[in-house]
Amino acid sequence: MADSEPLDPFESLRLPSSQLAPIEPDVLSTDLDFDAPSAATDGSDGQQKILCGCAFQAFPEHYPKHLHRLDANSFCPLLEAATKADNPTIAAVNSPSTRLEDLNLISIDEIPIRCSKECRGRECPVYWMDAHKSIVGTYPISFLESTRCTLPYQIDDLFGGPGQECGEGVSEPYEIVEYPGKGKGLRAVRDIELGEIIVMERPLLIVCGVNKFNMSGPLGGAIDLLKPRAKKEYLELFNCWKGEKGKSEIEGILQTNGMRIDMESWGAKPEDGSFTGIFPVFSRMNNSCMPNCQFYFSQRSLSGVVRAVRPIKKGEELEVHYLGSYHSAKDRQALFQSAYKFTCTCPACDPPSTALPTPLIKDVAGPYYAMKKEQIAIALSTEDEPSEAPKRQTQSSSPPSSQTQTSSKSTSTSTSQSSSQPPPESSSGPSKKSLKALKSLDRTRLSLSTTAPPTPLLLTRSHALPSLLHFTLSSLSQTLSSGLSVPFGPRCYRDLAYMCGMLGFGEEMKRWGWLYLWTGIGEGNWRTNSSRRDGDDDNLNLNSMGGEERGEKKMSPDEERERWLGYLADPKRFRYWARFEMKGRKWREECGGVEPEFVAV
Ligand SMILES: C[S@@+](CC[C@H](N)C(=O)[O-])C[C@H]1O[C@@H](n2cnc3c(N)ncnc32)[C@H](O)[C@@H]1O
Repeated sequence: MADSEPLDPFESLRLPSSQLAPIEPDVLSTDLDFDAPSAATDGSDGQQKILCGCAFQAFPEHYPKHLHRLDANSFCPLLEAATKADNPTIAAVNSPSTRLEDLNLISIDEIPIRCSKECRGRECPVYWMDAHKSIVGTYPISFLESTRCTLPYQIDDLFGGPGQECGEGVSEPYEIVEYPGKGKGLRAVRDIELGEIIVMERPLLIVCGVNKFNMSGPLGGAIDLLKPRAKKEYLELFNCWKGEKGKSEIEGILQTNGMRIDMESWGAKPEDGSFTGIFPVFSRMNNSCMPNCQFYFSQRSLSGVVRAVRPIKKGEELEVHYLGSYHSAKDRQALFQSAYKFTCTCPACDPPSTALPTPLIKDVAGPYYAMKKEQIAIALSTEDEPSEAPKRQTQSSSPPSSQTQTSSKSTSTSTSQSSSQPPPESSSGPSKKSLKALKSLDRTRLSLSTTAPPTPLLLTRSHALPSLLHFTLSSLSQTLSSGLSVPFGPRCYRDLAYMCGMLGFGEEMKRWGWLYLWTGIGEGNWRTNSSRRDGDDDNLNLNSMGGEERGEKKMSPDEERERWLGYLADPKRFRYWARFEMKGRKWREECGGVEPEFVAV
């Protein structure tokens, strides 16, 4: 009704139609005819919101048309931001509702990027705009278009591995080639150092709620509106679901190549569900359960990053591990088949084994991961002594969190903590103390080192299950990269929690032969599945840790959770771990006298 129409607070920002630049036909879909708007009820006042459910790419000269087409009010903030910018290369937007107040924008952020490769030293503002918070029952999609170059971050950000020079003539250390039986993949074109960044790229598209893949409508709208190059790249990606009934090509591509990413530092809330990014180069990487690379998403630079987790020789295939947590070989094959339609033939899987580590794994992983002290990755402080013992939370409803130590020594002293320790102030992120400790870390000590510190922060047996090592490094890098500037992400917690959970079981530890020590940063930041946004309990799924194969009674998710929390709250178990952590002799005893190789992080 006319009198309830909201006033347009951005009237003055609108460009008169005479100033509108013509729309480039190949930049935008010809008629901006998004797939039929989906309708959703917001549930509060019974009023139906019309959600376009699609993304659009906004160039300043096109805004008015989009605004007009979608809802002028909704996009004026973007317009305002973009028109102020000198060169607004991008706008990412999704699912506008019809009213500004309903839209409930959660963020408009700008990342200045300086680079001499594509934008020749100018700063290209990147705007990220997200409207998912208020959207119920639909699938917001965001995408961003900017210079692809993330080189400045490679040098400056993250955890200081060897970076590339920013400038002309920087060549990628890989090429994309065809691998028989696997399709395309990445091959190293030169030797690559441990820790080196191999790929760092922004996603073509970020999709929220991708666990529900039935989204061809909004997805189609978004893809139509990608820049031609990005659209081509998307459509050329592999679709292992081709021909699958009820699954469109674009959905199949999303499902084949989507990588779950954390977006909370961009304002995402647990209730927003999961986010998935599609990365043009990373999408070409094949799986190995003994990967030589790891992927993680750097929220700070909004980029997917692939790093070498061991030195890689020219000509080797560059591979990552697709699965997000530990699974036995049998489970892995089942998951690869169901999610990606392939059978893994990596050295950890072929010949297939039902449990890990098999002698095969041990033999093969050993050489790969026998990272000698001199070769080892990242040296953090060895000098920091704990100022006080870490506190542990004993509430059964949530794990210990938010306390930081500064050396492994502090872990051992932590056992003296009373079990009636009050819970830390917040479970949603690192405590102030943690952050302070993090920030006080000397950045230079985060750089690669050729000398292992005497007190390692991470230990692993030489034949540690590669995928676990992979996740350990992944968590570490995520934590380091995000922890210095933005809150820790749930996936980081999850992986930490998962690994620490493993430590609760001595048998498991002996069996798997690895020990995870997370001092200085991660201690106390354990989470349970309460941090998961999609209700998927895989971080607590002890069944999938081989329990079933060993004939143990299958636990219900609740039982698993209880067991898990029991571990976290049980000082004896904690002590057991702490002893392990501190005493190499004990460690060797428990590991059957095998001298471990240490990864010191
Ligand atoms: C994200 S894509 C990887 C790139 C893909 N090979 C391509 O051609 O673009 C995932 C698909 O690659 C194939 N793939 C990945 N790892 C594989 C492996 N270890 N063995 C066989 N096929 C694999 C599967 O078909 C899977 O569905």
